[in-house]
Amino acid sequence: MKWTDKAWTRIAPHFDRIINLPFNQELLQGSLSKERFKFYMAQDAYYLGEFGKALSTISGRMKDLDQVLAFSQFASGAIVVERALHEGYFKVLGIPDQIEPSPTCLLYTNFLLTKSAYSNVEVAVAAVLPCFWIYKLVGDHIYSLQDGIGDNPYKNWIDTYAGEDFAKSVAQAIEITNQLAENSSEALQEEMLEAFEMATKLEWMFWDSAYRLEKWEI
Ligand SMILES: Cc1ncc(CO)c(N)n1
Ligand SMILES: Cc1ncsc1CCO
Repeated sequence: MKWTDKAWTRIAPHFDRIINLPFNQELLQGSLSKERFKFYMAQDAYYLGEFGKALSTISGRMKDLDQVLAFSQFASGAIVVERALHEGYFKVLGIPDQIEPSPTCLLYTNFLLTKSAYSNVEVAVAAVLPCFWIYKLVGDHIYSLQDGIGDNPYKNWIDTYAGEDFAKSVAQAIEITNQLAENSSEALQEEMLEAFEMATKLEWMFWDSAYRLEKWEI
């Protein structure tokens, strides 16, 4: 059994909860409030910058040069998406340039940065995989349930993650993770599964915190 099959089995219940989150249900219907979408966009721009740095760190730790290249392309892809949010949604929604990360956003990005720098690189790759895979499936799910996608105000966002380019990156990230897992001990594979599950929970928390417009209580 491939590592990613085991990984999926482990997070399947979390994935159902992600799909059913009010944030994603309302995004799908186009009824999500502008205030919540704006909060999410600002936090996601911060997230993408830190995620890009984590991907760069992983790139430099890879042994195989094809994998160095793949992760460096993922890193630049994440920063390009961040820049596009800045040029597009930030202007339209009136988001300030400097973003203070919410508690959950800081928790998630610090988790990714810490794993990318201090864990075995196999574990680091497993920790960033949900960012690819979950977004792809959430994007596809939302896309597949839309008929009149033309009038959904969140169409651009949906298109980014349901598109061809993103699909290629996701397939590549899944393949690299399986290659690394095949050459890893059982114990290391288990550690990869734990990192993958934790990142999946943090994805759930990220959407949930945006819906709640999460604030610092102090
Ligand atoms: C929180 C989060 N996870 C994953 C992605 C996709 O990279 C994103 N844009 N935001
Ligand atoms: C995972 C991910 N999310 C936004 S860009 C990116 C890398 C794709 O190249």
